[in-house]
Amino acid sequence: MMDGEAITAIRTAAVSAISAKLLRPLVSDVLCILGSGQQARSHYDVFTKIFKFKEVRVWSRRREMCERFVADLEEPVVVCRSVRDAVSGADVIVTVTGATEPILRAEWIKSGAHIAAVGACRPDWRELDDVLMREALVYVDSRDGAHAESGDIILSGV
Ligand SMILES: NC(=O)C1=CN([C@@H]2O[C@H](COP(=O)(O)OP(=O)(O)OC[C@H]3O[C@@H](n4cnc5c(N)ncnc54)[C@H](O)[C@@H]3O)[C@@H](O)[C@H]2O)C=CC1
Ligand SMILES: O=C(O)C1=NCCCC1
Repeated sequence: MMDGEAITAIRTAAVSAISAKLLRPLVSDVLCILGSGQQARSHYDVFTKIFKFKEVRVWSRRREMCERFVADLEEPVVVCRSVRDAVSGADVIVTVTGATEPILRAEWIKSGAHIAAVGACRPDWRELDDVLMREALVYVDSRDGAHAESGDIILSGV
């Protein structure tokens, strides 16, 4: 038995980055990360290594955790007061929260934005609202897996 935290952090961010490589808008200037935990950091590391963003934003429910997240980084990252502020105009959005209810609403999102929806990995957890799930073009690695595990897919009925 081994502790898989480090591997999970890296490989989850790597899969999100592959999705962004293939599906992000041609012009992707603004990256937004929702959440400030372990996955937020691994996604920040991988995304800023692979892509060039003009602006990186982060939002987390507890502002002090956001400040701590940003303090560890060498490049400037904007700490946002609300999810709405954070995602407004963003081209690439990473959701890596432990939310169980939707925090991200379709009406706030720029048309064509790419969302790597990572956090809601249990059948009764949500990050994205129903409208967003219905309006989005949804890509998954496994249909069976998504329909068994992804609360955003199962509960939105897409
Ligand atoms: N799809 C996948 O393959 C994987 C999914 N995950 C999931 O991604 C999420 C993040 O994982 P880690 O960064 O390791 O966790 P973490 O515990 O290090 O960070 C969790 C973050 O979510 C925030 N958060 C917690 N509850 C929230 C709520 N109700 N509303 C908004 N924000 C909330 C926390 O403030 C923190 O910023 C977890 O839900 C985890 O289960 C983790 C690994 C792989
Ligand atoms: O696939 C994984 O690995 C994980 N998925 C959801 C929860 C944490 C680990």
